[in-house]
Formats: sequence, structure tokens, C-alpha cells
Amino acid sequence: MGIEFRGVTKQYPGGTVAVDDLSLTVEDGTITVFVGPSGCGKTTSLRMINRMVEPTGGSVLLDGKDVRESDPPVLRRGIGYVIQNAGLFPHRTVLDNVATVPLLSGWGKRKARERAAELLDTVGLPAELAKRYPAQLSGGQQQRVGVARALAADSPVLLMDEPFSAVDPIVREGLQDELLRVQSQLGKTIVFVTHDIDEAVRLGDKVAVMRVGGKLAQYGTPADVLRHPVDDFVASFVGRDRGYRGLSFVDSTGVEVKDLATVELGEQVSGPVQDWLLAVNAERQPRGWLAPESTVEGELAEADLVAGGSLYQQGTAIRGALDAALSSPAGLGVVVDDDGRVVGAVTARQILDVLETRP
Ligand SMILES: Nc1ncnc2c1ncn2[C@@H]1O[C@H](COP(=O)(O)OP(=O)(O)OP(=O)(O)O)[C@@H](O)[C@H]1O
Repeated sequence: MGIEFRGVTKQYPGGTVAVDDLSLTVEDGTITVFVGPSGCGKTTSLRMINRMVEPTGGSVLLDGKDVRESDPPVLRRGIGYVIQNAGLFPHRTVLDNVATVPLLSGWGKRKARERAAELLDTVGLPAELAKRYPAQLSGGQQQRVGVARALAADSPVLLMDEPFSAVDPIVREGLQDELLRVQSQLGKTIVFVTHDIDEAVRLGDKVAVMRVGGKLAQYGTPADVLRHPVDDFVASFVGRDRGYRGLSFVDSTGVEVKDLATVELGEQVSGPVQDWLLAVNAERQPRGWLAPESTVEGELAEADLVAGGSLYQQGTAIRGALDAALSSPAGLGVVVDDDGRVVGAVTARQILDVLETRP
């Protein structure tokens, strides 16, 4: 179900223009992220979709129909909504929090609870948490309950307002992965608000960058926005390291994978080794590096090795190859196939050369 903003403006009674002539289309079944500094009108834009805020100009269309033609409570029942800190009911159990919307929609108690239990599983929460109260969960777990509750409406549209901002970066990454996984199964139309550009490019099929004054600065794919910012505002907002971030979207064509000498764990290594030598297991999966000048007594064991270096899976974006090369103690990024077996190695120099010669 697509969403269209047509020349939408919101001026609050005090005179603040929170959103100024916003026009964009959110495609059916995609994630669109509204991103921008504090006060640029992201939340106001989101809330005009479910009529928590009414525009003062223009119109919002849901599936081609002006939202003003729908009664707000009916409209909202059909649109999932997730906010920061989850907004859970403190005196209801986790299960009943999630079952709320199905109950409101007239499902029987048992069916609503069964559905709620399924959804807790969908968002990766163990069943034993169902009977707890929200205060007995971690912040990340509460956010998952919030997402499960929003999914319970089984609506094609989901609005998410900074849902993951209150949790630490590691937990946030887990929640983002989970959202992407759930989305790959459910294919909802999701509008997501954040002030974090990393989150925006990670989650969005499209990213709408807004500036204070409620103006849309740029609307495009994450790759577009990172690689071709339309003006200085967008360029500075996406940050100086956008070149590096942008590499997440660049394929690795032209990067030649070089052969790499390896030694298998359990083998005898005679004399001190000359150069960094990659140790692999019987499946040819990398286990660590043998440092130059090191000598091995008897059979090569894990204890002889220096750990380190991320692995680059062949065929994925070039950023992974650069990460692998830069994080490797040997200066050689280890390239693996789908099964994690060593294919060869790349150097950072090679990757930079390829990038420099590209248009
Ligand atoms: N109910 C209101 N009455 C008056 N002004 C408001 C109201 N809600 C928001 N505003 C103003 O409208 C502008 C946009 O606010 P909005 O909350 O949409 O921005 P935002 O981009 O979501 O910001 P943040 O990231 O800080 O939440 C701000 O200047 C804000 O002060």
C-alpha cells in the first residue's frame, strides 16, 4: 500500500512551519526513512499519515485515497505505530500488550493471545518473557515487544518514530537486523524516522533527508544520497566519511583476488617462516595467522596463531574487502567463498587503485 505526500505543509498554531510543501511517494512494500536534524519536521510528517496531526496544506494519500476521508480511529487501527521507548502499557503483561490490537479488532481472547505469542517469536523474543511486565525487560527487549505489537495489527503500513534510539549501538544493530529480516518476510510499507544517517542508510530502500524548516533536501536511494549529495547541507549531514560508507553499495568488479599461501593446522612447519602465513582448518577455513620469524614446535596449533582480520566474502560490496585488508595483521584481506573457505587475498592498495580508476 503506497503513501503519497502531495504538497503537504504543516504550520502549527504558534506559527512554526514544521513541514513545508513536502511531496514524495513511499512505494508499496518498501522502507522509507525520514532523516534529518532535530526539529526538521520528521515526526510531524509521520503523524500526518495516521492523522495524529492534520496538514494545513496539501494532502496525504494512502493507497491513492486521501486520509481525510477515513475516520481517524479506523485509519489508525490499520496502521502499525512504534515509538521510542516502545510506549508499552506498564500494567499489562508482554503477551497482553501485543494482543491488545487483535482484541480491539474483535478477535477472541484466545486467538488474540495465540497470535501475540507467534509475533513474539517473529521478533526474536523467547516465549518465557511473555508473562513478564514491561519493566522486567531490557530496553532492547521492550523495543522488540513494541515492534511485535505494531505487527499485531497485521496492517500493510507501519510507522516507526525513532524506535531504536534509546538503546545502545550493539542492541540497536540487532534490532535493525531483526527489522530487516521481518520485513523480508512480510513486505510491509514502512516509514521510519531517525536522526541517525547510519541507521537511515542501513534500513532504507529510500532515504528522505529533511532540513530544519521542514523542507525536503533530497530523496533517493541510500547510495544516491551518499554518493551524490545534492548540496552542502546534505553533504555535511551524511558526513565526511560518506566516501567510506558509500563503499557499502559499490561492487568489487575489477578487484583481482591473488593466491595466498596457507598452512593447515596439525601440519609440521619447518624452520622460522619468512612471511605472514595463513593457517586454515581441514575445510580450508581461516583460523589465524602465523607471524614472520615464528617457529613452531611440532604440529601447528591454534595457540601458535595471531588472530585477526575480518573476512571478505567474494561477490559482496567492496567495503568488506577494504575492511578485511585493513584489519588483517598481514595487510592481506582474506577472501572466502559462501562456505567460508579461503579463495585468496586482496590488499588495500589494490582496492584503492580500482576505486581510483573508476568513473
Ligand atoms: N504541537 C506542536 N505545536 C507547535 N510546534 C510544534 C508542535 N510539534 C512540533 N512543533 C515544532 O515543529 C517543528 C518540527 O517538529 P518535529 O517534532 O516534527 O521535528 P523532528 O524532526 O521530528 O524533531 P526531533 O528529531 O527533535 O523529534 C519543531 O520546530 C517543533 O518545535
